[in-house]
Amino acid sequence: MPKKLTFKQCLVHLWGFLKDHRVKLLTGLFLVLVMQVIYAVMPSIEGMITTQLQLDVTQMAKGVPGAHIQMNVIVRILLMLLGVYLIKITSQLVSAFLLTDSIQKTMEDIRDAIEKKINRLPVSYFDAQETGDLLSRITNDVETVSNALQQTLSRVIGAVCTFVFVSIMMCTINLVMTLMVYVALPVIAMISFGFVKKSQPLFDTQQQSLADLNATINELYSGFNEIVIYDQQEKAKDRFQKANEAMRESGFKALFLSGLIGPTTSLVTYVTIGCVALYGCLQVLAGVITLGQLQAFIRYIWNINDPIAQLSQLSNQVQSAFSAMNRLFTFLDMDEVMDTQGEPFHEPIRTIDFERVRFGYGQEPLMRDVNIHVEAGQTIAIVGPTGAGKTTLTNLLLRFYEIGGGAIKINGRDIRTMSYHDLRDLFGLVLQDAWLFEDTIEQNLKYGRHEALRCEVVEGAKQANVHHYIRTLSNGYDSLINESGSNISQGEKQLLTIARALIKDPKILILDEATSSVDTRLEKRLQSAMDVVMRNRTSFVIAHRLSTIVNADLILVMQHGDIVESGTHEALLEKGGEYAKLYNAQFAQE
Ligand SMILES: Nc1ncnc2c1ncn2[C@@H]1O[C@H](COP(=O)(O)OP(=O)(O)OP(=O)(O)O)[C@@H](O)[C@H]1O
Repeated sequence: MPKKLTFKQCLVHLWGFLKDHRVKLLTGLFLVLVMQVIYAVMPSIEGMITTQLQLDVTQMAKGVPGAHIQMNVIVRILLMLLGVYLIKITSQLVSAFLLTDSIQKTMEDIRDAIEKKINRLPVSYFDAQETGDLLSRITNDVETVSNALQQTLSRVIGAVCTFVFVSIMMCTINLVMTLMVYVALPVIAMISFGFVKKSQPLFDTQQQSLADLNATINELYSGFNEIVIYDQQEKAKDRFQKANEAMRESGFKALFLSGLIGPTTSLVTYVTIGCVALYGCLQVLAGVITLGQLQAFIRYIWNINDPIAQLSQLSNQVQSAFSAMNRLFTFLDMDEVMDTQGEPFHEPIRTIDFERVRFGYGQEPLMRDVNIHVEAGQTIAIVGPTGAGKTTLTNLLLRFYEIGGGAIKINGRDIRTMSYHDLRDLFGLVLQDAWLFEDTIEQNLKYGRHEALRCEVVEGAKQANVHHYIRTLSNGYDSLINESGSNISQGEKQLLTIARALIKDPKILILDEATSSVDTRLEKRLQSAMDVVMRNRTSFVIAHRLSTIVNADLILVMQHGDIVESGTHEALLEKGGEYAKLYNAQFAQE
C-alpha cells in the first residue's frame, strides 16, 4: 500500500499540475485580494458622506455665514464610491474567469493523467480495487479538488484578507474600540467552530443514513419478488422505517445545531455593537472620531464576523479537499509497469513454450512447475475444475502478471523481451463475459483493427454467423449498443466478439467457451463460429464442451494450478486418469 502524502506534498503535486496555468491562477487570486481591499475601504468612504453632512449641518446650526450642504464634496465622494465599486465588480468578473479557466484546465490535465496512469498500472492493481472506487477517484475526487480550488481557495483567501484589512481599518479609526471587538471575536470563533465541530459528525451520519436508505430502497426493489415469495414484507418495512427514522433524527440534530450558529453569534455581535456604539458616541462627542467613522466602524464589526463564520465552515471543505487530493496524488504516484523496449516481433508463430513456469498471485504458490509445448496451428484445450488455474495460464501468456520462475517463450523468444504491444497484438480474445462498449456494432467489431474496411467487417460477421442478426436491426451495422450492452442477448454478444476476433485475425486465439446455457440453435451457431475462428490458428481454449476436447491437438488437465495430465483425447481416455473421470462424468450428464 503506498504511503499517504502530507499536506505539503499534496500542494507540491498540485503546484506541478498548475504549471501551465499558474499565471492565470495567481492573477485571479491577486484580484481577489484587490476585491477585499475595496471591501474594507468602502465603509470608510461611505462614512465620509455622513461626516461631511454632519459637519455642514453643525455649521449651519451654529449660523456660520455661508454654511451650506456642500453637494459638490458629497458628489465627489459618491463618484469615488462608484469608481471603487466598478473596480470591485471588474476584479470580481475577471478573477472568476481566470480562476475558472485555470482550474478547469488543471482538472482536465489531472483527469488525463489518471486515464494515462490506469493504462500503465499492473493488472494486479485492479484485482485489489473496487471498480466503484476507481470511478469515484476519477469523478468525485477530481470534482472535490476542483470545487475546493474554485470556491474554497478564493473564499479562504478572501476571508483571511478581509480579516486583516478590516482589522487595519478599525485600528486606524480607534484602538480602544478595536480592542473591544477583539475581546468578542474569540467568543464568536469558539461558538462558530464549536457548533460546526459538533454538527459535522451529525451531517456525516445523515449522509451515511441517506446511503443506508438508498441501499434499503434499492434492495427492496431489486429483491421485490424474493421479499414477496418469502413473505418478508414486514421485515423489509421495518428496515426501511429504521433507516428513515435514523435519517430524520440525524438530519434534525445536524440542522438544529448548525442553525444555532447564526442567532448565537449575532447575539454576541449585537452586545459588542451596543458597547462599541456607547463608547463610540462618547468619542464622537469628545471630538476624537467623527460620526462617519463610528458608522463605518459598526459596519466593520459585521464585516469582521463574516470571515470567522466562513473559515469555520470552510475548514471541513478544506479537509475533504485534502483527503481527495491525497487519494488522487497517492494513486498518481503508484509504481507503473515498465514496458520492454525489445526487438519488434513480426514473424509467424512456430512454437509456444511454458518452461518450468512458477507463479502465485500472493505469497502462496499456485503453479509450481508448468511445462507446455505448442506447435503452430494447434488447438490446446485446457480443462479442470473451477479454480484450477485455467484462466491464470492464459493471463500469464498475455503477461498480465509476471511469473515467479521459469520462462514463457514464443518461437523460442522469452515474452519478457517483447514490448507489451507486440506481445498482446498477437492475441485475440473471445471470453465468456463478452465485453462490448457503448458505440455502433461496426465500431465494436473493428475494436481490434480500426483500419478494417466495412466489407471486411461484414465478412467477419458472416463467418461468425451474426451478419443476419445485424441485418435485422433497424440501423444494421450502425445500430448502437447501449452502455450495459443490455439491448442484445448474451449469445449474440458472444457471436459479435467472435466476429471481432475474426476481423482482427490474430496469430493466437484465447477462447473461453461459454458455459451459460443457450438454446440448441444458438449453441450450433456459436459452435460453428468458434470452429471458423479457430481454423488454422494456434488456439488456447478453456474448454467446457466435449466436442472441442475431443478434437483438440493437446488437452491440458489442470488441478490446483499445475498440469496433472496432458495428451490427446484418446490417449488420456486410455490412461484412465483424471481426464477420463472428468470426461465420463460430463458424458454421463450430456
Ligand atoms: N487476481 C487474482 N488474485 C488472487 N487470486 C486469484 C486471482 N485470480 C484467480 N485467483 C485464484 O487463483 C486460482 C486459479 O484461478 P483461475 O481463475 O485461474 O481458475 P480457473 O480454472 O480459470 O477457474 P474457473 O473455471 O472458475 O474460471 C483460484 O484459486 C483463484 O481463486
